[in-house]
Amino acid sequence: MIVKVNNKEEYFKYLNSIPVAIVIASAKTGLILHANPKAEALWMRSADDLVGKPQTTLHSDYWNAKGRETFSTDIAALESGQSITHVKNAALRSDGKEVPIEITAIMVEIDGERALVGTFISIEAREKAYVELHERERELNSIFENSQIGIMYLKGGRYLYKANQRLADILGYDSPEEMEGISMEQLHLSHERFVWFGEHHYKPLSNNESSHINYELRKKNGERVWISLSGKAVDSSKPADLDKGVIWIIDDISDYKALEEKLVSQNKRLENLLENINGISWEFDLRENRFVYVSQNAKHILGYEREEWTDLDSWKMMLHPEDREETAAYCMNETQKGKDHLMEYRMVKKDGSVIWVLDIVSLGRDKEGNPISLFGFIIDITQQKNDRLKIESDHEHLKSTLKELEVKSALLDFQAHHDALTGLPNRTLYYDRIEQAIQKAKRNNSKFVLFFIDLDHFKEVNDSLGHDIGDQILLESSKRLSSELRAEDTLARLGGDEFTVLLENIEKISDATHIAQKIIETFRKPFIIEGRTIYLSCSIGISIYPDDGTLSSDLLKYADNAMYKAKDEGRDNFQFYTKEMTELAFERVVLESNIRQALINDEFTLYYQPQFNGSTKEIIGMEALIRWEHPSLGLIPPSKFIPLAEESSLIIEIDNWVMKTAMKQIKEWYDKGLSPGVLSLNLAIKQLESAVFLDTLKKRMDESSFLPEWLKLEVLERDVMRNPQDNVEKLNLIHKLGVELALDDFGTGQSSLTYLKRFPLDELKIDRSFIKDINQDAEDDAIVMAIIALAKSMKLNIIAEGVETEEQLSFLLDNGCQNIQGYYFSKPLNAIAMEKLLKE
Ligand SMILES: Nc1nc2c(ncn2[C@@H]2O[C@H](COP(=O)(O)O[C@H]3[C@@H](O)[C@H](n4cnc5c(=O)[nH]c(N)nc54)O[C@@H]3COP(=O)(O)O)[C@@H](O)[C@H]2O)c(=O)[nH]1
Repeated sequence: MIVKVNNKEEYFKYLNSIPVAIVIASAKTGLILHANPKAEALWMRSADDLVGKPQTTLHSDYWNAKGRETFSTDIAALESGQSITHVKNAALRSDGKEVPIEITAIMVEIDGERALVGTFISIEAREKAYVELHERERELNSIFENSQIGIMYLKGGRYLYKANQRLADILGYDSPEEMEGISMEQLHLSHERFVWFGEHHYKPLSNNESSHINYELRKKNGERVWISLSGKAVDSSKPADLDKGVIWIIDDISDYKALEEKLVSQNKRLENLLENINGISWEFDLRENRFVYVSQNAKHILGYEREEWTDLDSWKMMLHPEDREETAAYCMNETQKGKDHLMEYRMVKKDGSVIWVLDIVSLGRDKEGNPISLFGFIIDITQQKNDRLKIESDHEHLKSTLKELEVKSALLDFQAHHDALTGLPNRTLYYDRIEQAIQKAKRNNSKFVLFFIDLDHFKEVNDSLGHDIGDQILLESSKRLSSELRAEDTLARLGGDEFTVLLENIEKISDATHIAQKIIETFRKPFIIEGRTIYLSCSIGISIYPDDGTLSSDLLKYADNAMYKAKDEGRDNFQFYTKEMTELAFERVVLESNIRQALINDEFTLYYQPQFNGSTKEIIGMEALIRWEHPSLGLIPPSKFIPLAEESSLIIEIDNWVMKTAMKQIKEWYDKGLSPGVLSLNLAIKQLESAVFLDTLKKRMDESSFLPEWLKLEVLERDVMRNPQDNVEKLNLIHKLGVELALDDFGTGQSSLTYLKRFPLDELKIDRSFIKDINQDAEDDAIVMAIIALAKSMKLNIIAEGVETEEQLSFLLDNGCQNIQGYYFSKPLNAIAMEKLLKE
């Protein structure tokens, strides 16, 4: 039945008070006749705006098209007085947004005209809630399906109502669906366990509490699987109706269980190990300040019961008092720094004995990394410690020995390369420096200069004033030389009075000349040693690299040759090396080797110069004088080779030969009944200084049965006066044999009258140089007369040598010198000539 409304205004007014959106449209035209305030709000349009507009303006084209699909049926129903309810549609608002609505419509007749009265209820919130609900359900399903935790939903007792994929995987089923409907008993290992589980874990869920258990279930294939189970009743009332459902959350903990078992067995093994190995393992809880574990062998190793390990102090009391505070402080300090650490300290055992231990400490930490406990392992290292202490002490000893050796070796090295007296580089080091200088000069294409310096007459000074003074002169010499040289120059002492200098970085040769000159000058200053004033000079030979040579040995040899040249030139000067010097030096070397050869080849012969009584003209003796009958050079006089022989020990060999030969000859002449008189032999100073000379002399005399009174030894005045103290003693020993002694070349050697008096002399031999100018040089005349007077006053015989003229003879005889040697009477004769003379 269609409702009829007679008062349109009243009706519209009434509709305006209804709190639901109502729109009235003409059934005939479809134009809107009225819209109440709720309709205005729904469409966000004023009633004025809506009225007169077609009702299709209320919806979008989509919904109008949808409406048209059911239009004829809907209209027919409405025409027949039925209502249309719960029709879903959407209100198209003025802002273009569509709001879901539910429409209820009836047909009314207003003032005779039929109209459709539509009630519009917004279902936006409901729709939204529905969508959200649907979405949540979908999400839950997705979580359920995809969860990595197995979920089982039991319902209607202990039957599986729903399961997820993960559960099927854990229990070995193909799909969750395969599990649906199975009894839980099927999953338990046995019926008994199923019952037990029901009692202890299923039924208690009715208290509405959760249940958690790690439990073993059986898989579909019969294998066992460890799972963790958490259950909760679905019904939240108390007691809960379990038939409504129970949810079990299940996780596969097989791996964890396997690990747990492994850990348990490992722990067991570790515990066994800790208890059985030879050390004490311990654990200390830092928060509670107490030992929570100490292995049993603490008792065996230290004697303390497990119970005695209580807090930190209990441990400290077990430490040696000297180590106690320091060790504990170190341990705490390292712990605070969060560092594992090692400690070595001494522990006092229960029986009072002390052992050294190594304590290996590591830190246990909480989740934040803060140290909460200490784990330690104490090992007895007494033996090792003692061994180490011994090794350390041995090592220290070794180190000091090595140090000593190093010092000694450095000292030896220094000694090997330096001269002991002056501390200057020696020959070895000097050669080394020259080699370096050569390399440098080669690289830089530069020159350097060598000096060979020899002190003039040093030997005489050394012999006469003694070695101590000689040493001081050498020291002073090295100082003077150093002061004239630059720091980069090398001054060396090769031995004796020989010094060498290496001058590098010489810009011009005149610089070397300048330095040589300065050295010469510095030596001219007197040496004041022990209150004595000694005058010396030096001779310098100079060679230049590479002008004179490129080998160190050559350069030194050439400087040496040049030094000889400086000596030959009167000493106290310097000479640069020239090639000719090498030739001279070569000659000297050749001569020396030839002398040796001559001794072997018996090339020497003796001449005898007779000595006469100038008044009676009788032979009173003869001087043996050596000659060298060189196979190719003929007769060589002694002046050519004796000085060289005197520089070496060759003179001893020569004079021994002379002594032997002359004694044999004189003895032969005596044996022949001839009167050769006294044999004069020249005694070289080297011979006199020789320790074996006295024995050699006696031996020679014994060999040839030569009587001491037949022999006179001539020593040079200048030689004996160099070291008179020593020589006095030696001459005394010779004299005691009954051998006469003559002072040769007297007048030239600056004799000290004191020593002259002390020497056991028999004769003075006036030097030929004074005889030569007798009657021509008044001074010489005076000297000769003074010598004769001196000899007489000292009750010594006197003999003059080099007497060549009648005048010289007369002068000597007139002045009391009877004994004469000289060409006036006879030149030196060979043995045959002498024998002939003796026979005459
Ligand atoms: N250690 C040794 N020295 C020796 C030996 N033989 C000789 N000499 C020493 O050699 C120097 C030179 O000797 P020599 O050439 O034999 O000359 C001697 C005489 O020949 C020479 N003499 C003698 N009388 C005269 C003379 O009237 N005029 C003159 N011009 N010369 C003369 O004097 C030399 C002897 O001198 P001296 O020995 O000082 O008496 C010489 O120093 C020898 O000593 C030897 O075997 N061993």
